[in-house]
Amino acid sequence: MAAKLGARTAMVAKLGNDFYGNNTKENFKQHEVDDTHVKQTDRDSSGVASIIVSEDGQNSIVIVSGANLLLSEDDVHAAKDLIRHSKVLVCQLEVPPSTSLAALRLAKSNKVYSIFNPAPAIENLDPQFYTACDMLCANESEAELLTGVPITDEQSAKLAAKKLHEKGCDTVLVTIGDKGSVLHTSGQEGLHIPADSVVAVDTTGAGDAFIGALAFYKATMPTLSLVESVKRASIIAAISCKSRGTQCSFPSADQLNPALLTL
Ligand SMILES: OC[C@H]1O[C@H](O)[C@H](O)[C@@H]1O
Repeated sequence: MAAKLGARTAMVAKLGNDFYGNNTKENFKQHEVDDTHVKQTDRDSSGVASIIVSEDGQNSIVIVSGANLLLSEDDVHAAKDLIRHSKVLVCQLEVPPSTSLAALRLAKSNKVYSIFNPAPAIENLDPQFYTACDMLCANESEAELLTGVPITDEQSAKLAAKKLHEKGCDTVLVTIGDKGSVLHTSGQEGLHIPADSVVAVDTTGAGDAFIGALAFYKATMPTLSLVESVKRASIIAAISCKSRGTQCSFPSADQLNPALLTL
């Protein structure tokens, strides 16, 4: 998503030496994503995700991690110059948590802004994640698993965001689908930011579109307020729900209202 909006983007990842791995590398090249640190291995097959979309556009995903679980702290260290010189680092949990934590720590020690998406959510997340990242962005089910708060509406999202903030996270965003998101930072506690309502055809990857767009704004328009960045990222994520597919439903810069891409 960040690359489609025009940010200089790189991935650190592990793929199998197979059809999916080759296609994924090719996809990165087509989108001008630096794949220097995307390595292929013979030790496992590429990770795949089988996705089912219901008639109302909601999705269920079965992840087979494969080579993702071979991405190691050594791989993070091999990419340390890339991470040190980045403006924003995005991490999640489809690789070993210790690998993501190592990357977040590296970012923190080099004053690189980091966004942590605890997806898929795991119970007993290492509490160091909360202080290692600058922003934690979780959807309803992820925030619920991490806090024990069932999230059904804006109020419960505010409570979960507060609890995540109390765990040590500087900035927390809890997304609540078409109801928007809740932002909790020291200056803005429990601020509800509404989202555009669209007829969803396929919500798959909407969270990825949202986080990729946030990373784009932070990296390329650092003076844009966080609230405005969230509003714009919500619009972009909503657009991605209007067509089928995941990355192919993400709008590129030339498909967006130019006002979304100017200060
Ligand atoms: O592509 C949709 C989802 O499947 C993948 O496994 C990622 O989790 C992503 O959010």
